[in-house]
Amino acid sequence: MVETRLIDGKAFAEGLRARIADEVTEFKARTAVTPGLAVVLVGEDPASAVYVRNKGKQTVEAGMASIEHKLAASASQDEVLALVRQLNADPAVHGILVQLPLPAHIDAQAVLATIDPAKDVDGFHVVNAGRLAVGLDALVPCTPLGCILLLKHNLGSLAGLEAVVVGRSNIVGKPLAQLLLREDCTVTIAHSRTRDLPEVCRRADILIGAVGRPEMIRGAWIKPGATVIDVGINRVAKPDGGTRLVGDVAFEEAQGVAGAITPVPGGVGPMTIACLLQNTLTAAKRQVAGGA
Ligand SMILES: Nc1nc(=O)c2c([nH]1)NC[C@@H]1CN(c3ccc(C(=O)N[C@@H](CCC(=O)O)C(=O)O)cc3)C=[N+]21
Repeated sequence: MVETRLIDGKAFAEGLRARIADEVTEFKARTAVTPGLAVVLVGEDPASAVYVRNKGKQTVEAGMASIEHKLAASASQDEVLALVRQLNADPAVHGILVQLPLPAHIDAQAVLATIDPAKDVDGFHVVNAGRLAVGLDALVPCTPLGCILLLKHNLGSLAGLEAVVVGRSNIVGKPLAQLLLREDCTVTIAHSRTRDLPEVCRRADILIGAVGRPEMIRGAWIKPGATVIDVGINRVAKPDGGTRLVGDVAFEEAQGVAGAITPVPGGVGPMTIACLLQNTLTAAKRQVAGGA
């Protein structure tokens, strides 16, 4: 049995946001420009609503401007594209985030492709994905960036470690694998078709759950002493009729096996928002003359 440490993402994110707020103060004094983050919400996805509420509040607390655009679920693709182009051209907007998922009648890739890569604070544009892949300066997706900050804070150097990422999405699994590679990890991306997933996971010094399936990764799949980062945020029914949030990792089973683990909530989620603020400041620095 090992003593499993809790990786407190909520506390780490609070500290990060305080450092960003200080930098924003300094940036505004130097440039007379307030970094602005525009969020586009189409329709009313419940998970996105939670996120937008927290994000707007934290953007303002960090001293930046939050610009929210809410479109009806019935909005056409042309309307969404026209709004993105308007935001691209607006000098008060340094970061643009279009909440995903979009309604099914809208081509999400076409919308992402229309965002100016310099304002793409989600890092979802193919130009930013490509720049990350070839090792150029890029705006990096917020959740993967948050995971790396937590890992480096807890482990120091990641060089030479075996990292297994369970999940191959464009927004988490693939960019996180790129970032782990950049830290000199040996990286495996596992997914629903991986043969003997438990055995692959047991190789991991760093195990990342990013599949979006509640508590799929079991305690017996974890190498003793491994560092476990749980990206999943799944709302599940409780026996008493309410709901609760659980991750992709069976948290109780991981106790006494993992060396350290992020909780859900209070782990990766708060880091995602802090990194969004970080990316917005980075984008503003690059766009404003004398900002860097
Ligand atoms: N273009 C785009 N970019 C995104 O980054 C994006 C998106 N679309 N669509 C929706 C998802 C979801 N997401 C969350 C971020 C933080 C928490 C978060 O801070 N969660 C808290 C708990 C929240 C609660 O209590 O419900 C935590 O984990 O501690 C949750 C969810 C970002 N998303």
